[in-house]
Amino acid sequence: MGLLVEGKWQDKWYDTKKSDGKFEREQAQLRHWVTKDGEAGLTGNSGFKAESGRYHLYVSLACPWAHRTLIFRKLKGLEKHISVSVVSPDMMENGWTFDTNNHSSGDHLFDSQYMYQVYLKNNENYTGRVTVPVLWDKQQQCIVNNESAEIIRMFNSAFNDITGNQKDFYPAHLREEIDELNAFIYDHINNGVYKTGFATSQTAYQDAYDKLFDALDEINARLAGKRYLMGDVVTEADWRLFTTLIRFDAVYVGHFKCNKKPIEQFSQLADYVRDLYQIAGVAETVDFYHIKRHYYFSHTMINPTQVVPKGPAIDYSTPHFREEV
Ligand SMILES: N[C@@H](CCC(=O)N[C@@H](CS)C(=O)NCC(=O)O)C(=O)O
Repeated sequence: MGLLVEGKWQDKWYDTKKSDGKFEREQAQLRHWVTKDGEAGLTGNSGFKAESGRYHLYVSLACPWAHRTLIFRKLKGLEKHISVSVVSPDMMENGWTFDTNNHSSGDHLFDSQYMYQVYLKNNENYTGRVTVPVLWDKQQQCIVNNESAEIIRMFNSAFNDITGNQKDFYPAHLREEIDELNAFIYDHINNGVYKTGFATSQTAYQDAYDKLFDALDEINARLAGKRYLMGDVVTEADWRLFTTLIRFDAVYVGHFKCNKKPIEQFSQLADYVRDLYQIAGVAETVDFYHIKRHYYFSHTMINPTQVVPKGPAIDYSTPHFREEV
């Protein structure tokens, strides 16, 4: 685990000393947008037109942020159009690797050994963390974007003319409400589990833990009256929440000490996570081997024995009864 500093790899864990034991996530830096016509998006340069076969996605199957992009690739019919490489679940001294003997697909574009080498192909002097997901442009030979929240927005609409898939997970009339809910869920739940698990002081841990469980209670109450977060239709907000919920009982309860109670004990969330899991195509994007192995094996400062727990034995394909909500 580490980062690039002016193009050189350094093996370093997150620095929480300067923030009283609090984990603070670095902003993603590479922020161009693929658009229908190649016009510039909200940030970055123009020149990234939606085209079949032009873009490549680098993901970890363990990572909740990368998982969002895989769900959108699947549900928006993009599998034929956007290729994928999967890193190994073990993220050790060299960061993410493409070790094909250890559950990686290999780097299908460059046959690189390490993910940081892909960042260096984009910029040989790069400084920053080497994260997934990454969307790569095979034509201009550069990284388009390394922020999952933006990659899913591109997948939601930029390729519609190519795929003919008009599903809209970010409908115009709900955008304001979705953005507001995303910010709350990101801060307290998606990133909240990391703030809880990576805290290195008791106060920072407890503060993140309380905010996390207050937020889960609030979302659980909201779902008592609505099938999905925005009502009858599944939106981006649901997928962003889902990738954290599906990892929660397997990893965050134990490894990140988010142990007030598991998702299985929330009156609405237990069924809600099944409802989303059972949408066609979604289960195929969930890989509990990668998920458990990554966290328990890679974070040796939290789990020095690297023993990966066997359980929990949860079946997400059991009936959910959410139709009646
Ligand atoms: N803002 C990014 C965050 C991505 C992220 O932090 N990914 C993690 C994996 S779960 C990672 O690659 N971490 C490596 C590191 O921080 O060094 C996004 O949502 O795309």
